[in-house]
Amino acid sequence: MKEIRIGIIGTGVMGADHAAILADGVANARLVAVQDFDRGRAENVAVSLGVRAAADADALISDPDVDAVMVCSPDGTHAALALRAIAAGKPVLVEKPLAASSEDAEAIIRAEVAAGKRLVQVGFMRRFDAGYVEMKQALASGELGRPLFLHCVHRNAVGPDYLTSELVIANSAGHEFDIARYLLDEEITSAVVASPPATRNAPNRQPQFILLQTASGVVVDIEVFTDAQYGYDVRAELVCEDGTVALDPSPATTLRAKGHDGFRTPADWRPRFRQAYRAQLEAWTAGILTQTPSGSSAWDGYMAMLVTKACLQAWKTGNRVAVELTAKPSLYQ
Ligand SMILES: NC(=O)C1=CN([C@@H]2O[C@H](COP(=O)(O)OP(=O)(O)OC[C@H]3O[C@@H](n4cnc5c(N)ncnc54)[C@H](O)[C@@H]3O)[C@@H](O)[C@H]2O)C=CC1
Ligand SMILES: O=C1[C@@H](O)[C@H](O)[C@@H](O)[C@H](O)[C@H]1O
Repeated sequence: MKEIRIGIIGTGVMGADHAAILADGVANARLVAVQDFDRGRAENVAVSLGVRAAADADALISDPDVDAVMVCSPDGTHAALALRAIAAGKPVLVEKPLAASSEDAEAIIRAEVAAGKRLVQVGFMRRFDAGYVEMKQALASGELGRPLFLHCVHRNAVGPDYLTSELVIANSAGHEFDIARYLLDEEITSAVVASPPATRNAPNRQPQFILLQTASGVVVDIEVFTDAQYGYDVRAELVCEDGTVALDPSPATTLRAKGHDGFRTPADWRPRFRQAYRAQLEAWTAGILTQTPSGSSAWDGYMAMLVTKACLQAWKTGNRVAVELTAKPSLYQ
């Protein structure tokens, strides 16, 4: 089977991790080029992995030996780069969030609809995490009955430097907005936000507590605390009429040493979701080869942006805010 030759734009924490997973071997895929605003950073990755360092993003996107593009640069650069990939007719996996504003996300939807082809996938990799997939299967089996609550916890040990109180919602909580839509298979229609004061460990950003409700009335509560200190801890429990199903991310072993009894918490998202990042890459490239898109579409990314917009308004006003939903184009049916 033909392999997909991949170029990565942005070789920081996430881009370098995707590059390492590709270099480690992903079916149907091969990393061939990288590019970064910090040329030296890109060249270090290029030399270590034996791939090309492109002069700029346009050179990478237009390279005839690059079949598909990954955008792993900061949120504010995603929309312009996605639009350039769409204009070049190249499949593009855009790291979350799809864009830095719902208006920019709308421009991507318009461009992809005009192209008449699904080219964009958004990097909400939790849809490929074995635990979340099992949660969705358990709900689909019918044995649990109707869903009532989805409880979510999303804790980082220490958040990335660029995170603000707003980005705790717009950048971090977006994972839960997308996974709630994936698990419940329906739209989120309203948001309320409550925030405790910022902690002494991260005085410039508040932990956020978000209460969403879906079209059928399911209540989704999300604690996002990006400076929890002890480790990276993501939890989810779906509570239904006849039972519950929850993530159990504990590793194969528990550790007992020096007064410690339990398992080591992961340092960050990379070890915790390593299987999901790999599965996302395998599904993305297989989908390109077979013309069957996988994962979060640009429409899913746009819906997450609309939930983000409502949450930010709820955070600023203290009010319950309706999500401004809009009709889904046939391209995404
Ligand atoms: N799916 C997931 O779990 C994760 C997703 N992300 C997403 O990945 C993106 C990058 O995040 P990090 O890797 O943590 O940031 P980072 O700051 O570590 O890396 C960003 C890189 O992009 C480069 N860059 C900046 N502007 C650029 C431009 N115009 N063109 C090319 N390169 C440019 C920077 O020099 C830097 O090397 C963000 O959008 C973030 O939301 C980040 C971490 C986890
Ligand atoms: O997407 C990610 C980061 O961008 C974000 O900043 C973290 O809070 C998330 O846990 C991680 O998965």
